[in-house]
Amino acid sequence: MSAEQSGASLRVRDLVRPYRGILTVAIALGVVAALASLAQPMGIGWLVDTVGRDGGLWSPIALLIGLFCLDAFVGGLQSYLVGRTGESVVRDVRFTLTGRLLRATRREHEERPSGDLHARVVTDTSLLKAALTQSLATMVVSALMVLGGILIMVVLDPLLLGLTLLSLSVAAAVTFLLARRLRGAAQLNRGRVGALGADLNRALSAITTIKVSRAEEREQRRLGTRMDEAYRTGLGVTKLNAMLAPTVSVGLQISFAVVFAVGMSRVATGGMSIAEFTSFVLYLFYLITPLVTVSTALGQLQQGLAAITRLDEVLRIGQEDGSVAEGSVAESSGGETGTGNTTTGAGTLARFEDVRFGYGTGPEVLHGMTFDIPRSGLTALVGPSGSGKSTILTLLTRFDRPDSGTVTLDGTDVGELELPELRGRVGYVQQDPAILSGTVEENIRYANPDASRAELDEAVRLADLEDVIAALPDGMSTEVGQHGSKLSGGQRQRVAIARMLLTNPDMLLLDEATAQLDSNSENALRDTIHGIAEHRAVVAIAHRMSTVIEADRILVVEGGSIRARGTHEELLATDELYRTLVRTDISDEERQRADSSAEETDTPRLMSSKGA
Ligand SMILES: Nc1ncnc2c1ncn2[C@@H]1O[C@H](COP(=O)(O)OP(=O)(O)OP(=O)(O)O)[C@@H](O)[C@H]1O
Repeated sequence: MSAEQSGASLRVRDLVRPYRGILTVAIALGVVAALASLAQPMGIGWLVDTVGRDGGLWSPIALLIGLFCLDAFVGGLQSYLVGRTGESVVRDVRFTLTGRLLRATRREHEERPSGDLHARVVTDTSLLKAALTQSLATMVVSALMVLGGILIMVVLDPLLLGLTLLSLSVAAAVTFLLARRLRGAAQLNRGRVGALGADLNRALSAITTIKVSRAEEREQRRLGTRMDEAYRTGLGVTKLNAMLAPTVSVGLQISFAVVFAVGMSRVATGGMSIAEFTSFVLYLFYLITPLVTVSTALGQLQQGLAAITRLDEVLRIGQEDGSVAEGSVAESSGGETGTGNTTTGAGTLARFEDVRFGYGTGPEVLHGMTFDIPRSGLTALVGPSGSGKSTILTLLTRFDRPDSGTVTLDGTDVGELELPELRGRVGYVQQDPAILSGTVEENIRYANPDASRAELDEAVRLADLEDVIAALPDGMSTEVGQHGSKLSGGQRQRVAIARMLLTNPDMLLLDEATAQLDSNSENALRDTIHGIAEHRAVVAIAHRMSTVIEADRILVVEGGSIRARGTHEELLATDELYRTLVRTDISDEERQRADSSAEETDTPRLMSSKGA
């Protein structure tokens, strides 16, 4: 089972496994580069020796040039391969995390700020790349160079090496402590940067509200506070990072001083040749780069590990298919659902059977609801705000699962249907439908990109969009702007209806727009809904009387229960709440419109309803 399915942790070992081959080559090249580097002081020692003996200089010079070139070429190639692996790993991690996010339950998304998720997928993964690039191969190769250098130095002069290591050990201990603190600091900083991303997203997604509330100043200050937090914690990381390389440098400088003092005195007393001393000093010199690299890589590794902790949380996010993180919300819900197939009448498409449901650990919202939805016709859900109407749609689309009882489609528990099948059979149009930037056609085709031209035209016709599209500057190819801003509210909803119709669903769920539509748009939408309901089930949360009055059946929802059901006339005659809703839920404007047009249209006078 892959990490994606199991919700397991991101492990560096697993991440680099697909790139083992390329990494092995990179490390082998690194070893060659390290050997070429390690041979250079010997070559220089040879050169010094040859100069001392007045011998031919060409051989040591040619060897040295060869070693320099080999070192540079192989080192460059190795660095490219390692960087490439880092990029590949980051791409894989981003792809996996994006998949987890797209398949996460809607509840998980409700509970996590999208800006923070964005920061994790985009920027935390970059830290991971730096850690992998710097830490993995670079660290391995640098450590090899350090080890190789030390081995040669032990052969050259064990006493001098002992003194060198002693001077370096204090620096190494401090480096280790700094690196440990760096991880905590980096984790804190990543959290603050994520919070900044979340707040920025919050502001940008409510830009109109901010403007009409004259809150630009306030929001900027609020974001400024977040930026200060990110700045402060970032400084913490920077300080610790900045201390790593100098710590190693100081250790090296002290060891240089010690080696020079002790070495020169041994050369003076004849205990060591000048060539040996030169080689030893050069080896020490050559240790500088890898030691500094190891120390900075250690810092980057710690930051990468801090990022991995945050990426892990995304990886374990609860999934709609049930592969869930430990203790996540989705895991705790829906435990008692699914009792297999149940028998429903031939005319029944969907059925709620004694459904109880509450969001997460919150109070119960639906209290044992039972009702049927026939295969065709319009079922209108009406009821006071907060009574549970949208929650019914949430359970029909399986964004959530009942705590007990069953929701069935054609007799099968929706929890047992494959999600793509369920979402293909049940189309859902939100009250404020999401329109993606792109053209009208792209938006309509979004749920079924392979639909034929004829199917597309039919969906457009059914959604009563023909005139709207004809009036657009580029017809179907008109760009709708960010969030469909170039379309009106009613047009956006009809585009969303067409999008769902193109999937040819058995049932269309519609959270009717509450925005005021002009009477033409309202009539068009009403006709659209009724046209669609002739051949399939339509369940609409009805906000407009015109929809309610013409519904084939109306369910009156109150306090999480179905209080009454029937047609408009039946409910007017029998249900007090329905009468109240008819009286109060309709806007004054609509009532006036109904009053003034009652004699010219078939729509019943609302005042007379009031009196009923
Ligand atoms: N995602 C959620 N998490 C927690 N509680 C929720 C969530 N969505 C709705 N609720 C709660 O569930 C109850 C029913 O909400 P629901 O949205 O189903 O009502 P509604 O009848 O559709 O209301 P409205 O007509 O105002 O849209 C409310 O008390 C609401 O606060």
